[in-house]
Amino acid sequence: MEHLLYFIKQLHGYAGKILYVNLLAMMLISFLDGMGIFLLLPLLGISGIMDINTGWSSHLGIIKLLNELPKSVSLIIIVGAYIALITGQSLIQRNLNLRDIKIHTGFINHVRLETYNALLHANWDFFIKKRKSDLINSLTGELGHVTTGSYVFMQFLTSIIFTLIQVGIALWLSVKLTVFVLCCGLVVSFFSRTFIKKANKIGNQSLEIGRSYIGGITDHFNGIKDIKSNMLEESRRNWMIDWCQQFARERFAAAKISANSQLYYKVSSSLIIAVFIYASVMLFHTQGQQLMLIILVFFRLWPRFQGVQTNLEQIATAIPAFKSLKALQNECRASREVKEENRDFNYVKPLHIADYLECRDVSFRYNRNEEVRSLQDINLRIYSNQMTAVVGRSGAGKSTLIDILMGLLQPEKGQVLVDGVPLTGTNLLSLRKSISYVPQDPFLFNGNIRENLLMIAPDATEEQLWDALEFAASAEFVRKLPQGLDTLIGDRGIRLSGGERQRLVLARAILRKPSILILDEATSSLDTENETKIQEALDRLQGKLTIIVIAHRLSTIRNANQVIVMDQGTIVQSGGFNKLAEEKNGLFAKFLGNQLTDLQTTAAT
Ligand SMILES: Nc1ncnc2c1ncn2[C@@H]1O[C@H](COP(=O)(O)OP(=O)(O)OP(=O)(O)O)[C@@H](O)[C@H]1O
Repeated sequence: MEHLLYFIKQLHGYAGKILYVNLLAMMLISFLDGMGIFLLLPLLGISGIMDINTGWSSHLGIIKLLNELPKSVSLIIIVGAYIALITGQSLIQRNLNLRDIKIHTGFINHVRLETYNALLHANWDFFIKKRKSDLINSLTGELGHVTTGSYVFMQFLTSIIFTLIQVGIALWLSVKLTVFVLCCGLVVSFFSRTFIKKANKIGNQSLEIGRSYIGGITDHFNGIKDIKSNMLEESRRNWMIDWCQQFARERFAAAKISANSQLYYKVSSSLIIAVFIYASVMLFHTQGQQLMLIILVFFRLWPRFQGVQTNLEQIATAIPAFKSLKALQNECRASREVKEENRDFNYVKPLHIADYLECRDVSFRYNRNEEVRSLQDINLRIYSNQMTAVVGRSGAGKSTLIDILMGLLQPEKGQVLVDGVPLTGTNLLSLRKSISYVPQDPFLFNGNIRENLLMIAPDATEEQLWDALEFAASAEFVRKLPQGLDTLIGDRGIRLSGGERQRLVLARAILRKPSILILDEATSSLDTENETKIQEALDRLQGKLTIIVIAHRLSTIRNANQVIVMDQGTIVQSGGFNKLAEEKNGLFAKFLGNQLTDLQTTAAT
């Protein structure tokens, strides 16, 4: 019941009034269906199979009227009424089916959009804590279960209405017999609750199995190169075999529940029908025609009873998926980046930094249960229209610092300020709008180069596109491609080299005309020639926009106005390149020394 109420609430919340209109139409169809059965009475009388002039049916006005008419006329009336009934019923049914599909697809799309929207507005912290494959599974597998569940729910409503109307007709025919059968039905339903509980449990298991499948498959394709080059095929095959066994067990358990419940229903219904017929004839002395009609009604009704039971089990299986999606939506909402609902990102104005972006006493750790902080008491200023470089060993906290500066992560302690004003929900998006960020592992959407560029600046002209490509030292290779800007670059731009991808993403970043450009080792895959070109381009931008660069190759930050050296989550040195180079005992001089030695070794070999 709890499962059912949950579905009713969700569907009602979405469909509202339309649901009642459909329910009314269902009642009409069921009523017309019942009328069809009554037509059998005069038909049986006319054909001489049954005497309808005596007994119960002879009191019905319509039967009396038909009896008084000549046989040929009453037959035409009956057949005509039959055609009218079936046509009317079919027309309403057709419209109902179409409306049901509208409600069903509308409802599913509503859930899909609600979930996707919630995900779009969740903060970065939410995503780093979630497994990507679980989110994919929610939007595919779990949504699929919900789709099936809501479809079954519509069927369930139809079955219930049909059953109620048929019960009403049966009550009219014989109150005693109908009450007797209903009581039997209630007893059968009471004992079948256990199947619904088991189906719900299976729904939870199937959710877990679905998650592990998508997780494993995602890992597989993300790591396909490692799998091939390290010959990990066997271990992956074993994983898949394990999964298949789990899946088979779960499917078998689900099929067993369904088979057991059908067996239970069929056996108990045959018992009830046998007792019912015996009681009708021997105890209640029911008249032949009335008995026949009741039997007809109940033979049509029982499969519906059974259908209702099957529907309930299917709904119970779908409920865990539904709850999981709702929980995900709630989690996203709790991690919402900007609290105002319905805030239109298109109207967010970029922020102008007059003087500086600042970190004041900022500390941060990814896991609040761990002692170690990824950032510890960070104090720094990034001056407007200057170039700031951040250097440090791997794991020193450079990327975390950038994420804090972009407002992707919130400091555990301390503040990020823009011109002295703390970064909050209101100015956070404005700051983000003024930033172009080029990550270590640049991402390109599946499409052509033009689409990838226009995504960020839909109104950019052809000339602006080429200017951006020139800036990022990629115009030359794009020109050489078979379809130039219209060349498809495939899934994640896989057909391009790492360096080409980096350059395209840099061009895209520039096209946005940012006031802050952040490069997180964005030139790490480039050869010296292309790196120099980008270096020169960045030099030309100096003084025109704020540039923040994370770099391992120190030659690329020679012209930086400020270098920040990080180690174990803290800033250990900061200042101009030459000043730091002169601090012989500093970490920066050590890095420089190492890179010089590396260069000399390479040159010597
Ligand atoms: N999502 C995360 N969850 C938990 N810890 C993390 C996460 N990301 C980074 N860390 C930890 O935070 C610390 C700083 O990581 P960060 O990525 O900022 O270093 P980095 O200097 O950018 O390193 P690299 O140069 O290798 O990219 C590291 O100890 C790292 O293990």
